[in-house]
Amino acid sequence: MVAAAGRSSGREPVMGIIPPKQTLPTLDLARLDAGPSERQAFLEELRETARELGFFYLTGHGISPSLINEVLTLSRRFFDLPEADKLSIEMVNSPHFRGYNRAGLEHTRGLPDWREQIDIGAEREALPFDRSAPPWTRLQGPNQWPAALPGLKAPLLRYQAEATALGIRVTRAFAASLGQPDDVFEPIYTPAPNQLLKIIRYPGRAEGEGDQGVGAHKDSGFVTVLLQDTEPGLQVETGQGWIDAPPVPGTFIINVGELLEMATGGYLRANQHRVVSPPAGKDRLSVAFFLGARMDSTVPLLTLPPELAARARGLTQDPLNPLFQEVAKNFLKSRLRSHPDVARRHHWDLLDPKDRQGDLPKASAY
Ligand SMILES: O=C(O)CCC(=O)C(=O)O
Ligand SMILES: [Fe+2]
Repeated sequence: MVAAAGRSSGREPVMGIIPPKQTLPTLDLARLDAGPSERQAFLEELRETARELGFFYLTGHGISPSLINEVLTLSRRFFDLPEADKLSIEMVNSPHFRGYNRAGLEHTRGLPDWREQIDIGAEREALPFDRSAPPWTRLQGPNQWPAALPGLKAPLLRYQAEATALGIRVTRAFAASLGQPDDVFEPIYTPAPNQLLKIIRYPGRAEGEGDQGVGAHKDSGFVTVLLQDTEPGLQVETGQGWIDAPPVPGTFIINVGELLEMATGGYLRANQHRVVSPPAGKDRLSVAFFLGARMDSTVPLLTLPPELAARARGLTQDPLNPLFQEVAKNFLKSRLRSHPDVARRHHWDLLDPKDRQGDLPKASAY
């Protein structure tokens, strides 16, 4: 099922069948406000693209090019800092799973992901630490910011706020496209959704190393808003194999997360994607924003209009990665699995007794 990096599945094209799409479609969000018939046409396109591929380029999103450039420039400056400055905000210091991780710490499908990254969540005060309170309360708290780059915080938080507003607009459009009130998900993202901004750098491939930037996975929340620098590497799975989704200036890539797939009984697709490491001598930057629901919420299961319900695929449960309707359970499961060092230092009481000592279990990114 999984083809070699950068190539299609190798299946021969069959006469009379639509040729495989070589790239993702582009949708223009400005059509949402361009009058009722344009809006309706946009919503149908959005729904069907998300059902088929779960991934698309978005234009007309309203986030200014100057903010986007500033975020990319600052991200680059962060990764260029001396290692000691980056390690001063290492994630293992943070019970809230915030901060920097070196390349090779996380694994997907048993292989190391070759990327370094900072995780930035909502900037809030920590709740009182209480091991008998619901475990999600430990996830709330401040981010870690590098003293060596004081100008990083304000623009990244501004970008996070704008990406959040964009993600909510897209989520409302999905609701409307499925015959629901626009605000059907509002109870689970107000007053404050779960926000995770990941600033990522994929180093170039080293001699004799694999090419897994990040292995094939699905994202978990409502939607992901992905900004790419200039270097390609992202690939998306289609019925015809993997296709490249290179950066297109002025656009974001939007993809559907497992929360929306679950809420729609599998009508919308949370699709597999992966990143292939850049060639030796190059590197790739991306800024991924994951919009999730409130930690203390439960994903509603929508009743779709009959003509849509008939086309919902239903949910397939992966026994290795079970999905829960309780948001906190999903999020905490993935955080503890991705960061066993953080889990062991701060949250040993949530771990299986066998994982509390001895060699650290391999961190899996997803
Ligand atoms: O870096 C990218 O382009 C995608 C990253 C990704 O899929 C993820 O972090 O979930
Ligand atoms: Fe992803």
